[in-house]
Amino acid sequence: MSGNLASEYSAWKDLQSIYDADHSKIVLKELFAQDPQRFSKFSREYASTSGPDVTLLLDFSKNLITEPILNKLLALVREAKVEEYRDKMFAGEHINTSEDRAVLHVALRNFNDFNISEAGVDEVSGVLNHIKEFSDAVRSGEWKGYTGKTINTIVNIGIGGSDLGPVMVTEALRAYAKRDLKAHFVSNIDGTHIAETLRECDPERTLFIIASKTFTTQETITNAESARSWFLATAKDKSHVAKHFVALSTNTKAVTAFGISESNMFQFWDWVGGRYSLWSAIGLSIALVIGYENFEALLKGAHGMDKHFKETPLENNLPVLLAAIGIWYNDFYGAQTLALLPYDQYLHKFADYFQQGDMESNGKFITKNGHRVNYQTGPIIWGASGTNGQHSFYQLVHQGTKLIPADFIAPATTHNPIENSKHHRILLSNFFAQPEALAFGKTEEEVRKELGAGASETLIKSKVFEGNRPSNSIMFPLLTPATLGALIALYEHKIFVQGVVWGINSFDQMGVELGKVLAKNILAQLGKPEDVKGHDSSTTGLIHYYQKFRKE
Ligand SMILES: O=P(O)(O)OC[C@H]1O[C@H](O)[C@H](O)[C@@H](O)[C@@H]1O
Repeated sequence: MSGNLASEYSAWKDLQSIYDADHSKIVLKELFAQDPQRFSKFSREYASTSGPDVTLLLDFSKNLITEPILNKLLALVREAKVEEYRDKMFAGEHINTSEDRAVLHVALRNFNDFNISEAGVDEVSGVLNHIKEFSDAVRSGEWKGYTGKTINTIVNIGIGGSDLGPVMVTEALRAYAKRDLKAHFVSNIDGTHIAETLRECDPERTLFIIASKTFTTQETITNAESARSWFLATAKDKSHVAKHFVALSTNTKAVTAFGISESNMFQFWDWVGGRYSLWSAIGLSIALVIGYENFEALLKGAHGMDKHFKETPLENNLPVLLAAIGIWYNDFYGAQTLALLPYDQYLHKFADYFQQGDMESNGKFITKNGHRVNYQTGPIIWGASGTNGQHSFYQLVHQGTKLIPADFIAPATTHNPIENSKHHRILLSNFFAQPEALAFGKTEEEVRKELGAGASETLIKSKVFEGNRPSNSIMFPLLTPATLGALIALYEHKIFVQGVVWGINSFDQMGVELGKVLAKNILAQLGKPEDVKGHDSSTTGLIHYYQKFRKE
């Protein structure tokens, strides 16, 4: 069962032997030269079989793998019983064992296709209707503020999963946005975030969306209270709050205690993990910005990928392939990170989003059975949109001493084909060139030839690219809501597969707690130097330094 140490699987041991014996012989240049069919063997095209048309191409041919290695990686996935665990997830079994919860973000975008029985699942369509009615009313101007004016600004107040998903998606689908409805996202407890945002808001025309699964998160509640004080400073009467504040939460009691009525609350359920919640009521800001129909297309695009993940044999299953390749680098090559590199300005928050998605899910060293792992689990996720990254960190990716697997992501066409798509052609030429350069590099002989006779030996050496640096490339026709839904679900399921292989619980986040508890304790001691107790000398010294400047 999942929870076993991955290193005990026989496929794992075989992979270790293959790595030890062969990894120095795996040279992309040779693999491509030996096999003209390599691209067709190591790429897959996904086409949705339900909902809106979505197609995606995954090219994984520029990876340090051969057919026997891929087969062994898939054998590992099988041995770890990923298929069984996937089916348990879709059936609503409580696979989040530490919290005894089901993991059912797939139920949020199911539209009565799979049969899922778990308390709350039958309420999903009702909440979607609520989102539809409310977002339609705000967007059409039917919903009015307390002085009878329409809403022209929304401020989503939330953090972590109650922020990053809506931020990433509203940015990604900006081409579909209602331009006269401004959207702000406030997350940080730093008062600068809310203060700077409120400077751009008119209390008569602003809607605050308080997004918090638990409705106890210190940052969100503090920001929400400050927003309410700011609003009431103008509106005066508390009854006006109802026109300007709504809540997205699983915690009705805390929402009503805050002063938001149940009718202004959009419900979700404990089986929706924070970092998997953009499909739930947490997506209200998305529906407001791009319209409910587009929000629904996003959900349906994700559902298409869910179906693919659930029903496709492992060798053609995109999330499984991405996961298996990731494990090869993470656990055998010792790669520490995975770079997500979308060549699409609209996806500039994609890596930020999956920093939480992946690192909060798979950043665990204890298996579900309580054993300490003796191998690496989740990678460090980072990245930036192309081509900006090329002018900052790609130097290290190409010629540094670290192995950095990367996923390159790009749309074949753009929403902004200015200058006859000249920009897009240049963008894509970079998207094609970078993985090629990483994989095949430039040899000393090539440099020598290029520089001609008389070039210094040092210069020649510095211009050599070793190559053999792996990457995946993902392409799709255009970044539509449905395509984005499928792309996000692809990565969600990849994370799931890896978590099952590593035997960890991808759906709790115990590691976030310690810092929160310590901060609460310290907050109570900030007043006077003599109150600062129980810390190491560094922490005490830092707090004392602060207290010298403290004004209020
Ligand atoms: O939505 P909330 O309950 O306010 O939680 C916001 C965030 O809080 C914590 O940091 C959790 O680790 C995250 O998973 C969660 O997304």
